[in-house]
Amino acid sequence: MNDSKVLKYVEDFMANVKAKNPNEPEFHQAVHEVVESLAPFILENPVLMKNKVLERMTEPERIISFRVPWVDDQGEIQINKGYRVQMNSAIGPYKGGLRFHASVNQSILKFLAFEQVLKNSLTSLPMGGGKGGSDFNPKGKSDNEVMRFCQSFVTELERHIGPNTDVPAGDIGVGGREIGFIFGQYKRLANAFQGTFTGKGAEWGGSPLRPEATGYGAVYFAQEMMATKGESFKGKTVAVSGSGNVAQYAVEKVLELGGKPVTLSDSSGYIYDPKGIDAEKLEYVKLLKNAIRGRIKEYAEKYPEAEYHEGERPWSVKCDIAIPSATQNELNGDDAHTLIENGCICVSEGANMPSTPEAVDLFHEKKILFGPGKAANAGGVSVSGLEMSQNSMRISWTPEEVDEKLKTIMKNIHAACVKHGKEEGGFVNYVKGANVSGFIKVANAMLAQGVV
Ligand SMILES: NC(=O)C1=CN([C@@H]2O[C@H](COP(=O)(O)OP(=O)(O)OC[C@H]3O[C@@H](n4cnc5c(N)ncnc54)[C@H](O)[C@@H]3O)[C@@H](O)[C@H]2O)C=CC1
Ligand SMILES: O=C(O)CCC(=O)C(=O)O
Repeated sequence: MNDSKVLKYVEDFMANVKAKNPNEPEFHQAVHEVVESLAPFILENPVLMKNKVLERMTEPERIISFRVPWVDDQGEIQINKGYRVQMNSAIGPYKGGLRFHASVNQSILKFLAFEQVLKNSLTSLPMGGGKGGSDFNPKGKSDNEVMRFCQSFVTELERHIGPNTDVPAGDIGVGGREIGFIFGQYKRLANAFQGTFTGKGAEWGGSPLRPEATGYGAVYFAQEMMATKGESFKGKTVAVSGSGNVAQYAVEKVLELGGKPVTLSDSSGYIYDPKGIDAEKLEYVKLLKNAIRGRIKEYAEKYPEAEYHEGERPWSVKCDIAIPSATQNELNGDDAHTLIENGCICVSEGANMPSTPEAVDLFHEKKILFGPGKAANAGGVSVSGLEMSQNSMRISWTPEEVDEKLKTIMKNIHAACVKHGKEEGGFVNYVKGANVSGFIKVANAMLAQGVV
């Protein structure tokens, strides 16, 4: 394919996306990466151009935005913004998490929803893509405040979702506690016990291993990538960022596979434990973050062998494998350079779009193993898909059954990335592989369903 033709296609496409969606840098970033990967494929398939498949895919089917009023513990009225971006339903009901974080805005939710469409397609399960959330900041709020906020949020959202319409789940700031409050209020409003949310508790319709699935999946994906080079986790030093749901279970699986996790972080800084974060220390992190809701620096107060670095990210620590699991754009070009200089051979994204475009370019240039979020972190939504199946069939699989299915899905996603991302000389561009493979299924469904 002629390079200048490809460049022109990408430039024109992005100019249009930017004009239609001004001031949405995260959305532009996510779309740009996909358009770059897909341009040669689309140019070779005029039917996709004629039917404006990618143009339609980058326009959400619907965005719901609403007021979320609630009363704090002092009796003050608080008002937040709530959103649900229903991006694409060509292959199934909208599916994707809810994010509660002060930084949430339409651009961030559109980037997440767009990524989710391709990710969900990669899982091979019948799920469309969506994402939602609020600029509500759960930090420092009491359980009662979080409950009142969740009840107000879902009171508005209820009319737009359903088990065959849109099935939300957790993301940053939305874990088991929040899904419990949301589901409880939803059940009252809908007057039905149904699988409209995933990430539910084990005793009330949740799937075994849903909490573990994203972190475990990111490690399984890294394991698959490393196996292509005859490598494994055994004896490898691993840098993990974040300390929430994804990070905790990534560390757990790394330990199980014989690796040595040495870092964790939150928005205030990171800890480096040169002796390694072992199973007992990980239990403390779970208590600290999921129950006490404290800061990661308390790890270094409890374990004096660890260092705490205020206001920094963990990428200057020497490691073999990196699993960024906090948030978008947390690993930039300089960080990528440092990681590679320090001998890092594999990056598996637990978070969504944690690496900036400069970082991704460098990983590709230096030909290290790089698994983009939409492939590497797809384990979470995959087990959500399995939760939907169990709810529909009114059955429960065992943790072993779910883990087997999760492993198979991650293996298949890896194989699909290799199939569509292998370049001359054998290097696998997993970004291209994930984008092309995820796109084909959604595009075919859209072509079959006409101009909708
Ligand atoms: N929970 C899930 O099943 C899935 C989550 N993801 C992605 O994984 C990432 C982490 O999500 P969760 O672990 O679920 O959330 P969480 O709320 O459990 O944890 C988020 C972690 O990221 C840290 N963090 C948030 N903002 C930060 C910032 N600006 N700088 C540094 N650290 C920051 C928090 O301190 C916390 O440790 C997000 O990108 C999310 O979209 C992706 C797939 C599924
Ligand atoms: O399990 C889900 O539906 C949400 C997962 C999610 O938000 C993600 O994959 O980023």
